[in-house]
Amino acid sequence: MLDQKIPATVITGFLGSGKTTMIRNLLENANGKRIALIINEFGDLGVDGGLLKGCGIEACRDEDVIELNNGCICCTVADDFIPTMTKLLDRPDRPDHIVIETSGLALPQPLVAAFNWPEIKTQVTVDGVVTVIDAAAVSEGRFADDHDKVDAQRVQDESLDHDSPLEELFEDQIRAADLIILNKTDLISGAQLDAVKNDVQSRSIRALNMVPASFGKLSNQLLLGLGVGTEDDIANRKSHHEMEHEAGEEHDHDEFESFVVGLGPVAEPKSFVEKLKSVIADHDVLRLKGFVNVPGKPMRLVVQAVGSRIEHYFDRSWHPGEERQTRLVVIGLHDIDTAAISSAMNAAAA
Ligand SMILES: Nc1nc2c(ncn2[C@@H]2O[C@H](COP(=O)(O)OP(=O)(O)OP(=O)(O)O)[C@@H](O)[C@H]2O)c(=O)[nH]1
Repeated sequence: MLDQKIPATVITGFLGSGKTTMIRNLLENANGKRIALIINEFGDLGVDGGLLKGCGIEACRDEDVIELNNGCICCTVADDFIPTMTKLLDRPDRPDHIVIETSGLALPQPLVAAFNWPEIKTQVTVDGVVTVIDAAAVSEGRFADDHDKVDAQRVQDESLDHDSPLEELFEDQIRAADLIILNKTDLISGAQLDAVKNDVQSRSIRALNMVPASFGKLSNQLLLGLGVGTEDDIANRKSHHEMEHEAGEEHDHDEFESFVVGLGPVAEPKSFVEKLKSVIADHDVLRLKGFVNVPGKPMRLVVQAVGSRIEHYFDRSWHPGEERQTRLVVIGLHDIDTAAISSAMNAAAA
């Protein structure tokens, strides 16, 4: 007879909403529970894995952090996710819980559907889909269509899709959720939070289960104890794409572009970060993150930007033999000017 099914929590949420930060907190409070982590990022640079691996948290052994960087997990389910899961399940020391961080651009629905594949279904169940929302970004209207503009365009073009890719993805991630974390409440007022709650609820016909949080600080009992079995309820979580194409055509991420910029050493990190702010604003960069080599400093500098908000801090020493590189991943909409951004970033680093 098979052991009890291993619960798996799917953590989704738009770029920079705070998924990795929440997972770090969750691992710090694991209390002896063995948690395996599957991390998927959009873009070729494994920043989230790089931040969690070797983070010194006891519950986070390097072999339990698995990175899937061959594209967005929702598009590579069969080739990447299923083999990774079966390998994990074949290990003699199986984890107590599996946490899957999807890329900020993933549609969670195809991933949840993968839990109905026979080789997975008998061994694992989806404890729940947790969607992290950047409540400050929602409050600033960053996921709302500019309806006046869209209406004006619609007059010209009847076939225009009313939703922007950002808004559509945002809604798909909401519709897939068993629990919604309204994160970054430190940046907004109580009244703004109420408005965000109403906005989010208005995007789903199901009553949503929402909790506010700051830096994803919530109890593991809540996050890992939902007990939903979401794989049996996928019919109620359909994405825009599924509803539009019931036939189940492949979807893609053509609306978004990601590229890595390699730079030389950065002698003046403060001024570099200030200049990056202008690059982000001038070119509508959605997300920028990576590691920076500051000459003379034994530690590597992390740079994290979500829209116009940018953070930098030294996270750990460069390992002996590790190449001290400055590499940043940049993500924006498909028409983002990659050449202009690369050259502006080079100028900022000089
Ligand atoms: N002020 C504030 N900042 C936060 C909070 N949670 C996360 N951040 C910051 O937001 C940035 C993005 O956080 P991450 O945890 O990397 O977000 P993510 O969802 O994993 O990002 P992607 O994997 O790129 O989609 C970092 O600079 C975090 O320090 C929060 O509650 N409040």
